Amino acid sequence: MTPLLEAWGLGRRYGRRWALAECTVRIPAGRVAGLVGANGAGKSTLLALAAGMLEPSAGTVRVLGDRPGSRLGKVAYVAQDAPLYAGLTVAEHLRLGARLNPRWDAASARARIDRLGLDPARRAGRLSGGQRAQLALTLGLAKRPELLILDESAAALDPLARRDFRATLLEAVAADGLSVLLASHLVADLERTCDHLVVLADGRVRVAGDIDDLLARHRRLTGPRRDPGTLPRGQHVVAAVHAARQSSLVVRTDDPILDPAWEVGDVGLEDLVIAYMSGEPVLRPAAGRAKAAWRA
Ligand SMILES: Nc1ncnc2c1ncn2[C@@H]1O[C@H](COP(=O)(O)OP(=O)(O)OP(=O)(O)O)[C@@H](O)[C@H]1O
Repeated sequence: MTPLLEAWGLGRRYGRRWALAECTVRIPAGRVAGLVGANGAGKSTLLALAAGMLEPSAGTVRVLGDRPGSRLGKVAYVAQDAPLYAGLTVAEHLRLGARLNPRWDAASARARIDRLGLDPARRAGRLSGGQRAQLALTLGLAKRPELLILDESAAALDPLARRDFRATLLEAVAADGLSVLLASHLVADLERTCDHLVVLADGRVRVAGDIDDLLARHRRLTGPRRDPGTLPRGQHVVAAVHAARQSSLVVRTDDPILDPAWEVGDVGLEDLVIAYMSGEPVLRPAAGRAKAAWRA
């Protein structure tokens, strides 16, 4: 099956600074893929490249097997700032959507606007930030795309609205086989919504894969203080925190942990994300005793 997104050595530069570099990633179709990373990690840049809103400075990207931007009816992109026409009303946005999109689902768009209690006669410029996000998301879903690209679109929604939106999204995934690529800082939301994860740090992909598979391949090891360099081959240290007598490591491995000195625990999604986001070696002096964390 054609992947939702495939990139080879993809990069985007602003002046001399790379916002995204050497990005090689393959996300299978039918996934709800979450893109996570610190502010400035390159998430919006990758999404804008996938949507055809930016040209790469290096490498190649294919979306649903084609050049970004060449399958306009099949891909819907909701940018971070809920792109709407401030002077047009809610109803006018729906009419415009119907005129521009051959697969437009007018009935579900109207039903969603009713359910949200948005006044059809209200101009977009007079809606609250969350209401604007709701309208932009409704327009994106009503296009009935094959791929929906969302750039932190749910961030402005209140918790109830986020739950409602998640349910709508997952219904569309189940009913229409919609693929989704979304950026979010809300790990709890990602956990409930996504089945695939891409972690970016400093413009580079740190890890990518199906979430179940990633969680199955990572372990937290806690035990007497130890140099991560002494671990067996096949146990790749992602993050390490050392206290005076104790080490706590997140390791990636396909092998069982046989060393009885370690207490072995599962790694949750938040731990995994933080471990990969923590990036290059950091030395963190802590009160009273020396602590260090670094990535192998
Ligand atoms: N138009 C631009 N001109 C110059 N630099 C830019 C531009 N857009 C983004 N950048 C830089 O590229 C890097 C990646 O930005 P990007 O917006 O992709 O990050 P992000 O992960 O989406 O961040 P956030 O979580 O804050 O939205 C940042 O260092 C940012 O300052």
